[in-house]
Amino acid sequence: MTEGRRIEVTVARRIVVKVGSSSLTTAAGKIDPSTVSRLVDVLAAARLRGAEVVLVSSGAIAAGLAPLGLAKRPRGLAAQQAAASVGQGLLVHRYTEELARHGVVAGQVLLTLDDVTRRSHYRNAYQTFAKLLELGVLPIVNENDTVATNEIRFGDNDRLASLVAHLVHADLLVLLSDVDGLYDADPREPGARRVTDVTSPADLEQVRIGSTGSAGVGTGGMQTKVEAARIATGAGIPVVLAAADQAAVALAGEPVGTLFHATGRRQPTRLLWLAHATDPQGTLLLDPGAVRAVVERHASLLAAGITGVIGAFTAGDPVNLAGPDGVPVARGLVNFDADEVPRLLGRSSQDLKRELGAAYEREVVHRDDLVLL
Ligand SMILES: Nc1ncnc2c1ncn2[C@@H]1O[C@H](COP(=O)(O)OP(=O)(O)O)[C@@H](O)[C@H]1O
Ligand SMILES: N[C@@H](CCC(=O)OP(=O)(O)O)C(=O)O
Repeated sequence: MTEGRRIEVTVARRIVVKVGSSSLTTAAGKIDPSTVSRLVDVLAAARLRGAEVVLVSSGAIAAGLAPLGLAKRPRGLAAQQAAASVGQGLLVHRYTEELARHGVVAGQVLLTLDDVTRRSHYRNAYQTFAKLLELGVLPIVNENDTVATNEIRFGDNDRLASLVAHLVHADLLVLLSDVDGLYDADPREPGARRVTDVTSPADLEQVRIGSTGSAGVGTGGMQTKVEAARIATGAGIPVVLAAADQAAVALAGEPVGTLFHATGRRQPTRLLWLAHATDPQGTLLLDPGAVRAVVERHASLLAAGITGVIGAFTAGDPVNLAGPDGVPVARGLVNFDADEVPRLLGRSSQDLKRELGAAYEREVVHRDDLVLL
């Protein structure tokens, strides 16, 4: 009976499902209650089979448009934040009511970039999810749009979903969209064919990605789904991309949509984010010995190996580490402000301690906060 089904899906015990704004919205630009209802039925069925489910739902901005009398997604950040503020409550209310029909309690989790990059926040977020799942709650996640600024926005919920999948140690990520999988060209082009399986980055070389198809409500488009799939599969989590109206069959393991097979192994979530999604605030130039230490021995970066500094970062910011040719080899969270670095250049930790005090003995980038590019 399970013949032909995807084993990655049927064995998954912890599943993150992401649904995009375009799938939740009617042609008139309102959240479609019947879509929410059908989706919740599918999630409840997965739970009945014994899976734990986390939902990442877009749609806060879309849900806020009609109450504010807006016809389409506003351009400005403040207006988007206002729409999200109005819409997020309505959206979660819809889910809460629908889940209650199945006797399931909903919990809202709003995340910002800091929640997965700063060590203390990350642990905090992990513990919250673990407790919610232990209590049998179905967490509904979105970006905290109302306080997010351009710098700290995840930018798209596809990537947020891939990081959440990693954070909660999910076995599977399901991306639900308005298109029934990845196509080898924009699906609106005649002759475009669905890609059923992606087993390595090479399978994506022939794929052409067009603009977003949804009428101004979604942000990500197919590009961010492919990127999210790359992040998740690279960290050992398979990804199914399918249409929202195929959610039931996709979650039953039927071979619909596109399956991105896992390619890599788990890494700490913060580092995953650091490599794939942060904007570096500056660059530290390394001498050849420091490049070898960081790249080959995965050592911390000490001041002695730094020859130059570019940018205006503050301690805790992400920065690139580049070789003498200026090509970035790694990215890390820096322990000093940019204006402190010049006087540290080329100096040994012992010298720095003697001349400037014990606080300056620390690594410029600690190996635990460093990821190779
Ligand atoms: N190669 C491709 N394969 C599939 N979809 C594509 C491709 N190129 C562009 N698209 C478009 O991307 C859209 C999905 O993005 P979007 O509407 O932003 O989704 P969501 O709101 O679910 O995040 C599809 O409707 C489709 O028209
Ligand atoms: N956080 C935003 C959604 C951003 C987003 O990524 O949207 P989408 O491309 O539809 O998944 C919202 O809830 O409106």
